[in-house]
Amino acid sequence: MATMTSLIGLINKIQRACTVLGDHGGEGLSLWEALPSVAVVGGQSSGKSSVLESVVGRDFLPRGSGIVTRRPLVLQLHKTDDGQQDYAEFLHAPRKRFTDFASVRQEISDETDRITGKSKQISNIPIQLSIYSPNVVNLTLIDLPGLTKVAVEGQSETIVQDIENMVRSYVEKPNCIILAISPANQDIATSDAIKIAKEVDPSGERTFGVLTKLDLMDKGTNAVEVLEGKHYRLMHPWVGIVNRSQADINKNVDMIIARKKEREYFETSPEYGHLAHKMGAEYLAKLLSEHLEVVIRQRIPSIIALINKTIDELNAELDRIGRPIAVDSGAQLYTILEMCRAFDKVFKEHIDGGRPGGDKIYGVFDHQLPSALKKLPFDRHLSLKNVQRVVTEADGYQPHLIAPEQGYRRLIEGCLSYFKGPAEASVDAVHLVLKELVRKAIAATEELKRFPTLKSEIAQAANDSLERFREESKKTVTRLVDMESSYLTAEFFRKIHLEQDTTNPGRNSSTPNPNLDNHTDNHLRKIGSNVNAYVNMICDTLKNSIPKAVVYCQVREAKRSLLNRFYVQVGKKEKEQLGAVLDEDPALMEKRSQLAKRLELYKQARDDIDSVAWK
Ligand SMILES: Nc1nc2c(ncn2[C@@H]2O[C@H](COP(=O)(O)OP(=O)(O)OP(=O)(O)O)[C@@H](O)[C@H]2O)c(=O)[nH]1
Repeated sequence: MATMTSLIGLINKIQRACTVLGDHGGEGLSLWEALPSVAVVGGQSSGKSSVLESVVGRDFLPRGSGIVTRRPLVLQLHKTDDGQQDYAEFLHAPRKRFTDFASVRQEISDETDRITGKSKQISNIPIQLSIYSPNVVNLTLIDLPGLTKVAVEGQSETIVQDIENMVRSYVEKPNCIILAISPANQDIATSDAIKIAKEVDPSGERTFGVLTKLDLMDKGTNAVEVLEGKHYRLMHPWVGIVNRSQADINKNVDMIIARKKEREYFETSPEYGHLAHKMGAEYLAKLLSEHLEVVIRQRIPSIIALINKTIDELNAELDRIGRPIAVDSGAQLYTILEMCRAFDKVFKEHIDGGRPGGDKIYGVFDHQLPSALKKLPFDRHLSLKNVQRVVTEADGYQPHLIAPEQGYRRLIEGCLSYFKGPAEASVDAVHLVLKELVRKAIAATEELKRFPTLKSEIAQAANDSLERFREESKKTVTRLVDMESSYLTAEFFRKIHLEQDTTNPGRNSSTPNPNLDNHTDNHLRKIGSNVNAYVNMICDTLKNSIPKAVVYCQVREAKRSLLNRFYVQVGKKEKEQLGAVLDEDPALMEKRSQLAKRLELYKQARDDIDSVAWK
């Protein structure tokens, strides 16, 4: 018996957890729907409230005309030791003990209005009430709005259908035990309760038939045949009940006295005497309690399976959105650095391969730079006319004697200055590639998704670094070009000179004829082609050294020290500033705390089941 007592207590606990979680069934995997429950259904004025009050032994339900019950009332009865005072508690007002049951009635009615408004609409959000008393058995009942045929004044036309839908949503669940209340002074064939029960439980295996108002039957008629299951057959026995009449209620007849009167009614009744031990509200309560125990015991394995499955899902979801971060500054700093590392890893994968994009840098060196170099306008610069102009200008009043030394220098310098364009363009092109890789890496770092502020700060820091690397790289490639102008390779020209002498053995180099030769086209062409050859040699050198400078200054640095300055800045931050950097998306935080709360309650439910079920 001890375990049986705690089994219903267990389900009560899980039911409360469900209400806290906002789980009233309906959507997805619902624990609420997996829990066995007893739903009380009946037409208006069938005696539903009276039966519930009689089972509890207390007046506590709102009365009145029209549709009084407009939200499901989950009534959890807890048996306490004899001599203890009765009291009630609502889940929506925890820690408030109601010992006056008139105020319980008021609270139910106020709480109903709180959700449905005074509009008299109905709502499927349950009110959860626990009653502790020595006069109850452990049992949970759900009181539902009475089935009705007509809407009363002030209520919308759809309410009749709405109520039926709500009642059906409860009783159609296979775990629902249906307590179908029908008045005896009405033809059982027209009972609203039996009608809906028949529809959802045709075999009658989870329906308990209750017949009220036996005392109000016409003289000379009785309900023995119904009670014996001859009119409508159910797997469980019918229970007859005699509640307080309206006159009794008006006279405030005590519930305990009413129970006694009910017992006497059956014991002394000529018709029902033989059924007396199986009649009355107290018997009904015991019967339901025992049956509920059996059903709960059967359901426990599937409830545990559902809880475990849900716990796994919640854990997976929490992992996906990230666990909460600690609040001390050490842990915050650690989290920030972890995020930076995660980003850096993705970024490096983009550069080194594994992730796309790094190959574009090679594209700059292999394609863009050579084709830009090829397009440089050396032809124009070394045209006959220009060579003549530069050389003449360099000579001044004194034409050169053997070779135009100054003219050569100026022509070469003029050509070399063209290299700055492609060199800087390579720097900019690689910069753009790196910037794009930062953008991609930021987006691809899962861990950063939850921290929008940190995300943008890392992106900013990375881009600032790239900007600095770009400046450094530009200075370096400009230097490479300037270095070429600052010192020419003398050997190259010596070689040319020698080659020319050997190819023209007829001409004696020791006896040049400058006056004749100096300004001939041939002479100028020669100068132009010599300069061109020299510049081509430099071009080959730069084609190789510019990529080296760019990789050294930009790519290598990006891999080595992209976030170095950021680390220093973060290291200097105070706790509040760190917190601000880790400020999460509020929607995400809310979601996490919801998930964590759910997880906690589900784990608690599992612990509770473990401690009860396998005793
Ligand atoms: N004499 C007698 N009157 C009863 C019995 N059961 C209910 N009544 C009376 O019938 C009326 C309706 O009973 P309730 O218990 O309020 O019925 P209900 O189904 O809860 O009604 P609604 O909440 O309005 O749908 C009340 O005046 C009760 O006193 C009974 O067994 N015998």
